[in-house]
Amino acid sequence: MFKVLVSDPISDLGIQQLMDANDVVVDKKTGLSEDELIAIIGEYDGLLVRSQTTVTEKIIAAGTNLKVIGRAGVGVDNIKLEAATQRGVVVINAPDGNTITTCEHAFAMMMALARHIPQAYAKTISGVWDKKTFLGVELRGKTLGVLGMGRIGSEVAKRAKAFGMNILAYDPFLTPDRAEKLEVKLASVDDIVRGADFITVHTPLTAETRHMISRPQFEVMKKGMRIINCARGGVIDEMALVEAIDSGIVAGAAFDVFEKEPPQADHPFLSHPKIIVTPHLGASTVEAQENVAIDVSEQVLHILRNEPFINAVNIPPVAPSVMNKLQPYFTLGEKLGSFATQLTHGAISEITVEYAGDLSDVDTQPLTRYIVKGVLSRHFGGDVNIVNSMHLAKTRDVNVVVTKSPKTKGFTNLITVTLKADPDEERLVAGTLLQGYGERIVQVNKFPVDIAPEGHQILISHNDKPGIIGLVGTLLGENDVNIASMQVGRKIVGGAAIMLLTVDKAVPQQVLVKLAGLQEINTAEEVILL
Ligand SMILES: NC(=O)C1=CN([C@@H]2O[C@H](COP(=O)(O)OP(=O)(O)OC[C@H]3O[C@@H](n4cnc5c(N)ncnc54)[C@H](O)[C@@H]3O)[C@@H](O)[C@H]2O)C=CC1
Ligand SMILES: O=C(O)CCC(=O)C(=O)O
Repeated sequence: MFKVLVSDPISDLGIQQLMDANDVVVDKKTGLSEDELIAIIGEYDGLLVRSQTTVTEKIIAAGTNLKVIGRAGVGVDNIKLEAATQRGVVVINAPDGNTITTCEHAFAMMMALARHIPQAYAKTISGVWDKKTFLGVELRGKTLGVLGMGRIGSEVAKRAKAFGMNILAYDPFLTPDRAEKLEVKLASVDDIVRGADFITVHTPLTAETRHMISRPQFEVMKKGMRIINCARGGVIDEMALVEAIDSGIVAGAAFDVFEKEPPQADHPFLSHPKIIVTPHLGASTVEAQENVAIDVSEQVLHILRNEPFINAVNIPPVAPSVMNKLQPYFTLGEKLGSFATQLTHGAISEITVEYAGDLSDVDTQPLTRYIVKGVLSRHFGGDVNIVNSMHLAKTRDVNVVVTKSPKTKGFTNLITVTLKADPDEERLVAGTLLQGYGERIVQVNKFPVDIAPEGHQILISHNDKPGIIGLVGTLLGENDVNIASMQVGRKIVGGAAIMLLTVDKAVPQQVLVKLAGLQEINTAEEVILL
C-alpha cells in the first residue's frame, strides 16, 4: 500500500482518483511546519503540494520512502529540485492546468488597472460617490508589451488582440515565424520598454529575468504607462517601480506576486494608491485547481505504480550501462550548450550536436538532453532539466539535430554544438574529455583553442596584430580583473582571431565595453560557466 501526504489545500475533486485507488492511502495534513513535516514524511511514498509548503532539503532527506513529489501548479520554486534529484525522488508538476486561469487573472488585473476598479470600489463602499478621481484609459489602440511568450504570455496576447491592442512581444525563443503565427510583433526588451502603454511579464524568475525591469528601464518608458506582474516576484524591481510611479513615469501597477511572499505589512505596495495587489491568486479558480490536481494525481499514481509518466521536472530513467559510458560527459555537454547559448544573440531555431569518435557508437540521447538543458537554461533557469529539455525545445520550435561520425578529428571523443539563430547567426563550440586533463573546449566558432570550461571567461574577437594581448592584459589589470589563463586562436597569421581568457571574477559590463573599444578588437563578451 502506498501512502501519499497532501500538505496544502488541493481540490478534493482533483485528487479523487488518488483517494479512490485501492493501492493508495491519502492523508491530508495542511499547515504543517518544516519540523512537523520532517517528523512524519518518512512514512510516505508521495507528497502533494501546491505553493504554501516549502519542500526543503531536510524534508526530502527525511523522506526515506519518498518516490514522488507532485506540485499542483507550474512553478516548482518551492521544491528543492536538486535535493530531490540527488535522492532519486521524481518531481512532477502540472504545467498546463492553470494557463488560462492565470492569463485571465493577468487580464483582469490589466483592466482593473486601466479603470481603477479596486480604488473606486473601496471609495464607493466607504460612502463617497467620487466620479472625478477615477478617470481611466481604454485598452483599444494601446500597445501591450508581453515579456515571456510561453503558455500564459501567448494566451494573454491572444486576448489583448481581441481588445484591439497592438502587441509587442519578446521571448528568447520567439522566432519571426512563431510571432507571425501568434499575430504579435517581435520586439526587443528595449523596444517594449520604450514603446508600450502596458507591460505584462510572464517569465519564470531566473538570473536573467531578475529585475529585468528596473531603474534603467523605467527611465526610458513612456510617461503614463502601466505594468502588470502575475508571474514571479522579482522579475520587476519593486522599489524601482515605486520610484517610477512617484516620479510620474508609471501611472499604475498591478501585482499578484512579490519578491517575498507574503510581503511585510509595511511593504510600500500595500499602501500605494496607484498599485493594486492580489495575494498570488493567479491560479486560484475552481477549474484550474481541479485541472492541476487531476493532472498531478494521475502522474503520481503512474510513478508509484512504476508506469510511464510525463511532466517530470528532474531525473530521467537511464540504463546503467549507458549511464556509465555517458556520465563523464554530462557536465561537459551542459557547459558546451551553455557556452554556445551565451554567445548567441538572436532567437535560437536549431541546435545541432555532432558526436565524434568514442561517442559515435553509443545511445547519446541522455547526453543530448544535458546539452539542450545547457542551451535552454539561460532563459528557463531552474524550470529546464534533463527530463523536459527536449520537450521545451520542441514547444519553442527549436529543432534539435544529432549527427554522429566515427572519425575522431584528432580527438578520441568530440562533442560539437552548433546553434542557429535568427537572423543568420551561427555559433559553434566543441569540447572533449582529454585523459589526464579533463574537460576542454577545443574550438569556438571556426577557431581552435584549448581551455577548461569553467568560471568566468571573456571571449574577444580581434584582428591578429602585435601588441593586442598586452593591451587586453593592461586594461584588465587596471580594472582589477585577474587573468587565470589565456588562449589565442587564429586560422592565419594576421587574420581574424579570438582570445579566450579565464578570469578570477565576474567582469563588469563597463570593462567589456572598454575592451570592445580597444583598437583591433571587434567584440568582447563574457561567458559564465559555474
Ligand atoms: N500568479 C500565479 O499564480 C501563477 C504564476 N505562474 C508563473 O507564470 C510564469 C509563466 O508561466 P508559463 O507561461 O506557464 O511558463 P512557460 O514556461 O510556458 O513560459 C515562460 C516563458 O518565459 C520565457 N523567458 C525566459 N526568460 C526570458 C527572458 N529573459 N525574457 C523574456 N522571456 C523569457 C521562456 O522562453 C518561456 O517561453 C511562470 O513564472 C509561472 O511560475 C504560473 C501559473 C500561476
Ligand atoms: O498554486 C498556486 O496558487 C500558485 C500557482 C503558481 O504560481 C504556479 O503554478 O506557478
